[in-house]
Amino acid sequence: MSSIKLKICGLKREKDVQLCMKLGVDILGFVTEYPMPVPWNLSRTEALPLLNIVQSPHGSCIVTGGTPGKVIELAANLRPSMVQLHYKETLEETIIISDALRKLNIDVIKTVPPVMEDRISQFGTVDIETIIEELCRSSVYGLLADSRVPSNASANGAELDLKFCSQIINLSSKPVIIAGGMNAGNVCNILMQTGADFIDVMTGVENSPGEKDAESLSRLLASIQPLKNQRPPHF
Ligand SMILES: O=C(O)c1ccccc1N[C@@H]1O[C@H](COP(=O)(O)O)[C@@H](O)[C@H]1O
Repeated sequence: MSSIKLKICGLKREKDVQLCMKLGVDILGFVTEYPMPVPWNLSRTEALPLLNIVQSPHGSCIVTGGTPGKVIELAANLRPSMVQLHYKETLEETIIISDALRKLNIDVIKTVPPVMEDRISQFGTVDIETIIEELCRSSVYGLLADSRVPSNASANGAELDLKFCSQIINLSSKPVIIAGGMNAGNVCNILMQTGADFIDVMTGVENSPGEKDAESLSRLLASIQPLKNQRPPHF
């Protein structure tokens, strides 16, 4: 493992979980009981055996959303290393969830909404600086800058907003993960332009939803390898 961290999301098959671990992916992501129909969604019964395969030094993450009660109960049952809140959770709800999950040693990642209306409804402001300040004061582990949002959750080709990512990276004292439309062909450029050191890729390494492609994944890892060696360890 090294200074640039890689999360691969939307895993649904045991063979892809094994492949990710073999190739050295840091965090393995499972969309679980997401509150909207998305092609990567797993029930908790489907997610549990896959989560159980993930072994240290690799971490696991469930991508979910909903009320604090629902998210805390789900995480307490599945015991991933991380929970990625990616629906409509407000700041208050995020704090309740991350405070509770901290006691279970589960880190929370909160998505910073790229859409203004979502920022207002979740944080009561459109101001990114205020949002980052609040999240950095809270017990969340890290922030996610993602172009995939609930309203385009099932779509392909959500393009990353480089300015938005860089802004969050520059303002945050906590780890920032960037996601959206990355693949072996564009990842190096994106890493260099944003200064990111934690990336999250889903559709860019798959043949169809939930079916990862070994060749694309290997090419992605090979593309980031030169940068992994250049960057100083960050966290
Ligand atoms: O995976 C989902 O179903 C999902 C639903 C709603 C919001 C985000 C979702 N996934 C996240 O999307 C990015 C990766 O996107 P890309 O396919 O690489 O462009 C990642 O953060 C997933 O966790």
